[in-house]
Amino acid sequence: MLRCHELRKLYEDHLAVDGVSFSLAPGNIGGLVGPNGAGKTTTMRCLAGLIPATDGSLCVADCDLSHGGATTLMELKRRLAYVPDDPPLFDDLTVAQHLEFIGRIYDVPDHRAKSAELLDYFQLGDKINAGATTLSRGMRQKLAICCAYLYDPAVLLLDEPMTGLDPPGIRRLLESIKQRAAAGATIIISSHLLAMIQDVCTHLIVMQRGKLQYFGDVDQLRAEFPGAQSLEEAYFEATAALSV
Ligand SMILES: Nc1ncnc2c1ncn2[C@@H]1O[C@H](COP(=O)(O)OP(=O)(O)OP(=O)(O)O)[C@@H](O)[C@H]1O
Repeated sequence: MLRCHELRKLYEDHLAVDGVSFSLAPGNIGGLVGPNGAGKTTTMRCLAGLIPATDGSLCVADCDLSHGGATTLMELKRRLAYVPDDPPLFDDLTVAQHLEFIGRIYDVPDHRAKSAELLDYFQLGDKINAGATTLSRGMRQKLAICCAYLYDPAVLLLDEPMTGLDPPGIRRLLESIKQRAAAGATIIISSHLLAMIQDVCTHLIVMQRGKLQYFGDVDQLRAEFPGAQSLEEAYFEATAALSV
């Protein structure tokens, strides 16, 4: 379960997120969309416990971030994976060493076999001994996703996860997201590629200038905008109708 209630985030005097509330249950996949600078990454970083909220309450994977201290954040780290849009990898480690490291720190049973499966699924098997700095942009993204999947987090926050992926990579990623949600994970995908995520999202979270413009499940959105032929069209209608 993920609950974001009246989240506000101020960067000095700039209000990046202004009273955003939504909640997602296990199995839900929320598409977090909105124009550049809408506050999507800031929201994700607050949910991941990477930056403190200025106000509001956040409960992520049963961790209450409003009241918890370092122990809560440690627990959250075990249960959540946040994959930023430019994944930070360790320059000195190979692909295999990244997965070995994650497998060990998260104490993943049988992590080598699981890593091999993930690398095979994302067609990275032939890069197992390649150093991180020698990977292409899309390969770096795939490795970051493999690292996130390795410990089966209850909550996955994926910021622009399709960046750099080739079409088969995108298809596999979306398929894997659906499978993880079906197994009980709660997932947020932040993306500008609405047409690509529309078939996997169960909910849509639309932000604009720091505010929540729309939150609801995809069926509700389609019902509210019956003329829209796609989720993308419904999004444009929703933001046009709701923007000031
Ligand atoms: N560390 C920071 N310090 C000051 N302002 C920031 C910081 N990070 C983000 N902002 C500002 O907060 C606002 C929201 O930024 P954020 O990165 O959350 O938007 P976004 O919706 O993810 O945008 P994009 O789609 O371009 O990635 C923007 O106006 C941005 O300039």
